[in-house]
Amino acid sequence: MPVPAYPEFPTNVPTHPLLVVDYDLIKKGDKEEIDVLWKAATTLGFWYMKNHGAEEDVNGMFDMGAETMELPLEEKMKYEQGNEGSSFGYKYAGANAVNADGEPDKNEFINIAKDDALAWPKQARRSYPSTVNNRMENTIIPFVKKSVEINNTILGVFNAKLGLPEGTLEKLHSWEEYSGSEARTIKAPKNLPAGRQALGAHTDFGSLSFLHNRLGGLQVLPPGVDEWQYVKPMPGHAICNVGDALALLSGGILHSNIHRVFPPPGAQAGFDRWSQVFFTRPGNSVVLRPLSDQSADIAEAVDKLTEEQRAAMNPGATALEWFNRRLKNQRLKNRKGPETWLASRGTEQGRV
Ligand SMILES: O=C(O)CCC(=O)C(=O)O
Ligand SMILES: [Fe+2]
Repeated sequence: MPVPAYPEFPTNVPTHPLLVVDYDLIKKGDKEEIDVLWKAATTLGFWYMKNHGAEEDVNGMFDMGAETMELPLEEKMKYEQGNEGSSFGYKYAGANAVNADGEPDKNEFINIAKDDALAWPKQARRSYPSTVNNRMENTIIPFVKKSVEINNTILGVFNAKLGLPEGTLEKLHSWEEYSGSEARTIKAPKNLPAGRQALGAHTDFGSLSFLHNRLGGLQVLPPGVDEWQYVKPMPGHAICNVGDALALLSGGILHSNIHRVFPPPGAQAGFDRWSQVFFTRPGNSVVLRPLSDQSADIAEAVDKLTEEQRAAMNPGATALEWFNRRLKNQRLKNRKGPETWLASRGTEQGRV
């Protein structure tokens, strides 16, 4: 896809600054850089990450996304994710609610399971459009492998910082067990009316998200703040964030923050908005609960919670059940009323 010369993010729009983490230094075990990552992950739960080495793979994924979204809707619908709580495949714009009123979203997704990329040329979870199959070897597998490696490195850092026995988080996010881990390419159409949400407010369902934006639109509602603020895309910097699964496993030490997508600000609104994400999620059978029995720090964090908070930390669900419930109740086809939206909520409960 020839990348258009996008207009600059406007200077008069308030943005939320994120800490910048240098992945190269993290990989080398640099203590100061690890402290920056830890600070980001335990406060806002979002950070910029540079020197990750995935830029070229991300551009390839955007090409794959453009080729896929150009297919006739009828062709894409053969691969639609459906209403049963599975995410893999195509999602048409308007399939999900963005709020309790049932306002439809504006994003198309193509979601490719990590398990399918790793099993290729065998099929593990589902089939995909030809535009995906054609780029599996040269584009998707390299992007998935690199993203898994990066997110696993970060999990290793968190594992040590949380005082967990070595390899604990790695085992809960194994290569072998099927999981909800997936690559997602997102397209929101240009010229959406200002104030129209492309993607509703949510916390991410899994453990870690590795996101690449070219245009603005992503907004966060920082803890203790009542105003949504844009996160400005920075060339060469991924936007990374903690999801619900890690928040629960860590007893709330790691923070999964609420975010949403609005139309890009200023002159950027006149362009289609593309995002590329890789979501690392725990193995399907992993029970989401604080790992207090394996870490004194997590046990201590849980001790400080109120009864209500502690109950919310123990939803009595596996990663697969948590994921299915949230997805299913976002789908407008499953909507009965505002209670369906409420049933789709995760650790962001109470904020919107
Ligand atoms: O498009 C974006 O910038 C964010 C997408 C997102 O939050 C998601 O897919 O979970
Ligand atoms: Fe998200």
